[in-house]
Amino acid sequence: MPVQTVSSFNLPTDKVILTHPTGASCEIKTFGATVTSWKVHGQERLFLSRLSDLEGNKPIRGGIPLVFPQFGKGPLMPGQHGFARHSTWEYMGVSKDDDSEIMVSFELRDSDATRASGWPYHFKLTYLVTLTATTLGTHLAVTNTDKVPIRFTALLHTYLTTPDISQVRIGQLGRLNYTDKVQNNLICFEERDQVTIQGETDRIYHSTPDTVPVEVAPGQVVNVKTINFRDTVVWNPWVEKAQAMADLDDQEYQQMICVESGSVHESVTLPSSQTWEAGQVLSVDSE
Ligand SMILES: O=P(O)(O)OC[C@H]1O[C@@H](O)[C@H](O)[C@@H](O)[C@@H]1O
Repeated sequence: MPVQTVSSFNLPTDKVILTHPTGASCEIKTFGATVTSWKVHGQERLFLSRLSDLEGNKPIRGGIPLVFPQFGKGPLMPGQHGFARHSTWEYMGVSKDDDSEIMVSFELRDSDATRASGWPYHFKLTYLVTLTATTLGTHLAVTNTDKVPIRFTALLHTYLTTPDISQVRIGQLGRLNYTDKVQNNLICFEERDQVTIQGETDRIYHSTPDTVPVEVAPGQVVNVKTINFRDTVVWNPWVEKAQAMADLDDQEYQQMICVESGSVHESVTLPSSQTWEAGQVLSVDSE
């Protein structure tokens, strides 16, 4: 039984659990279609704060929240990171299930609540989550069901877990421009071949390569391969921001690094009746 659905008191499907014949697994909450766990070789690869609200009252602090239709604050709608991460998605069932991979899909359509959010358009989002022995794929399709073009930014806010933030090394971002949100959106140039984290970090690297390797501990790499997303956000709140966040324990910034595939530096404009697709595949080495 590789796909298990779990209900809660108010949701027929609260959570979907995929288990691969090799033992790899992942869990997805219908709240935000948020992947909250990905285990390979018996090891958890995603960070989930122990203080995260998992009852659907606020976005989940960890895993892979899905940001749509606005990354950050404005200008496309009010609030931070859009409504997709705190909307309850419909579980559409198993799309594929064989010895090599299991795929499930989720859907979110516009509703009174999304149209009242300040982004008034008609749309359909389809999110595919695919598990193999050593990979986790998350693929988003945005369909414009409105009569007018829609404009959005979108991002997979992936929290990877690390035993120690000082050991994290992120490759393939050298010699790229980035927007530094810590320096009032100053455009900077990355000189380093390997990005390490020594303080609050909140950067949008522009036009990043297809695969960004993240060494989360010596010799332990998670590759973030993107499909059609243009940018990569690197975020760690560090000491003071972590202390100010109610759903992150004061010391937990040391156990997480966000490497987020998205199209955020420039928005996407999608004509009526068209579909835009993008995704990522996280992978670890086979043992
Ligand atoms: O606290 P939130 O809304 O989940 O956002 C967390 C962070 O998400 C990152 O993607 C942003 O670049 C940061 O600016 C932001 O602080």
